[in-house]
Formats: sequence, C-alpha cells, structure tokens
Amino acid sequence: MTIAAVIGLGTMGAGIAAVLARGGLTVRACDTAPAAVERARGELPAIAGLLDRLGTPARGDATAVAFAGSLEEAVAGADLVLENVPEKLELKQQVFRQIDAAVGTDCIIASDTSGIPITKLQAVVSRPERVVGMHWSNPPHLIPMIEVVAGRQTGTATRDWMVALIRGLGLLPVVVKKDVPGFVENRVLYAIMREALDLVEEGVIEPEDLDTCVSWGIGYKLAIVGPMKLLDMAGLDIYQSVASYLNPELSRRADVSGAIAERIGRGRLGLKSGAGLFDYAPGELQSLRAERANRFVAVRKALTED
Ligand SMILES: NC(=O)c1ccc[n+]([C@@H]2O[C@H](COP(=O)([O-])OP(=O)(O)OC[C@H]3O[C@@H](n4cnc5c(N)ncnc54)[C@H](O)[C@@H]3O)[C@@H](O)[C@H]2O)c1
Ligand SMILES: Cc1ncc(C=O)c(C(=O)O)c1O
Repeated sequence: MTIAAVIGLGTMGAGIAAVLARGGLTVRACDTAPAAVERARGELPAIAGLLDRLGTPARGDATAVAFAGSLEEAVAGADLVLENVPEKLELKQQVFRQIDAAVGTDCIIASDTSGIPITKLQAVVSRPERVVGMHWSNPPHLIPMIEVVAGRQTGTATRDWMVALIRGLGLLPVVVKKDVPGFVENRVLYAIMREALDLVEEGVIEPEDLDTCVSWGIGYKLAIVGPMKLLDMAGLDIYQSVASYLNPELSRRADVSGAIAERIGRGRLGLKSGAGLFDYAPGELQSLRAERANRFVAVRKALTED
C-alpha cells in the first residue's frame, strides 16, 4: 500500500487528499493551522460524494484521510510527500528541508507549487533526484489534469513514477518538458488573467461581461478543441492576419494589477475571505461552491462520455 502525506490543507488540500485516498493510497495530512485541519475534515464527505458521481476508479475511501499532529508524524514511512503550503519560495524550502530530514531515502517529495521552478525546491534536499512537481488544478478533485514537472536534477524514474501514479488514479498527467516558471497551465492562464484584468481596468468591459465573454466564447470552445487544434480549425492564415496587428497590442505588463494589490490590502482575498473582486452574501458561498461542483461534474461527464 502506497503511503502519501499531504502537507498543507488549504484551498487545495482536502481535494488532493481525498483523490489520493480514493485511489487506494494510505493518506495522512497535516497543517499548522488547526482550523484548516477541521475545515478539511469537514469537506471530505462532500468531496467523496462528487467523486462517486464522477465515477472515478474507487480503490479506497475518499474520506479515509488521517490528520497528523505534526509534519514528522504525517511523513513517517511515506512513499510520497506532497508539499502544499503557500506559494512562497522560502517557506516551501523550509518545509522541504523539514520533509527531507524526516523521510526515508526512497520517498518521493513532490510540490503542488503553481509555478516555482522545481529546481529551486530540490536544491535544498539531500536527494534532489527524488523531487518532482505535481501541479494540481483547482478544484483538485474535479480537474483531472495534473502537470508533472521535472527539475534539473529530477530522476527519470521519479518522473515516470509520478506519471504512472496519476494515470493509476484515473487522471491525466501532462509532462512539462522544461522547468520554466509557471510551467504551462499557469503561463497560459496568467496571460489570460493579465489581459482580462487590463481590459476591465481600462474600462473596455465590465467584470461580469468579461467572464461571460471568456467562459462562453473561449472556455467552452477550448474544453472541446485545444488551442493548437483551434489554430487548424480557424485557419492558420486567419491567425497570421489577426496576430500581425493584435500581438503588438496585447498587455505586456510585468507588474501585478493594482486592483489586485488594493483588494488584498483590504483583506479581500476572494472566496477564502468572503469577498474579493466580487462580494458574496454570507450564505452564498456554500451554494455557489455546490452549483459550480455540479456543473464541473456535468461538463466532465459530457466531455468524457463516448
Ligand atoms: N489555490 C489554487 O487555485 C491553487 C491551484 C493549484 C496549486 N496551488 C498551489 O498549491 C499550494 C497551496 O495552495 P492553496 O491555495 O491550497 O494555499 P492556502 O494558502 O489556501 O493553504 C495553504 C495551507 O498551508 C498551511 N501551512 C502553512 N505553512 C505550513 C507548514 N509549515 N506546514 C503545514 N501547513 C502549512 C496553511 O495553514 C494553509 O492552510 C501553493 O503552492 C499554490 O500556489 C494553488
Ligand atoms: C488564479 C490561479 N492561480 C493558480 C492556479 C493553479 O496553480 C489556479 C487554478 O488552479 O485554477 C488559479 O485559478
């Protein structure tokens, strides 16, 4: 039985732990914030219900996650440790050192980092060849694609082990061939987010209308036809004509939108704080999450049915 430990139970933690547990792994998890542990514990039954509805391979119970009192307790005897703490390099490196000191020589240490180069994380451990990126997408129990990223010193066997694990979970591993910041998913997503925020800040479009435009004009299409295939569908000549005048116009800002920093400064972090770019009524968050989860399940089943 493969033993997995998940370090960090925030937005991503419960869903990842549940998917690993349903895949038949023995899962332990920990978080330095007791409230995060209790929130994750409370989320597991609903997540398990969604995985049942998706019909993913069930080799275990998605709610069978053991919550450890410390990182050392969580990682003891683990075959895989997934670091899942906030996106801060120094913190991740500190946690990586702590993991490295507590695991066996065969343990694979993975990170769910959104895009910090894996090479920077493996630089602080004694067996860098056992370090690999395992980048899930939010919500992790509903999005089947996981990026597998090898750092400069990652062993091929480690990368291949991770690909096989993800396939065994019934999910879609995508091997990112170069350890670039943001990997692939977030480089594309953040180009979209940068342009979207610029268009709203420049008064070109209202936020709600931007979401409608991108979700139904682009997201819906890309769910069925990926960008590379879409070029053939649209016509490479059309792309060349449009890109020739449009590429010079696209946002190239290297800083982060001031609108984002301003809201963070007011404690408006998004769903995690009850308000962000949008306001949410107190009871709305739960129904919003449930509605979105239902739509994720319906679309994923529609896209994967033969
Ligand atoms: N939120 C997303 O959409 C998303 C998607 C994919 C990947 N990621 C990445 O996954 C990682 C986690 O993201 P998140 O959104 O879950 O973050 P989060 O801030 O919601 O949760 C992080 C959790 O880590 C805990 N933590 C902090 N220090 C710790 C330590 N030393 N030991 C154990 N727990 C500790 C915090 O208490 C918190 O509960 C980040 O690297 C992030 O970039 C996030
Ligand atoms: C805004 C944003 N940033 C990072 C990630 C993943 O690393 C996501 C996501 O998974 O959806 C995201 O939405």
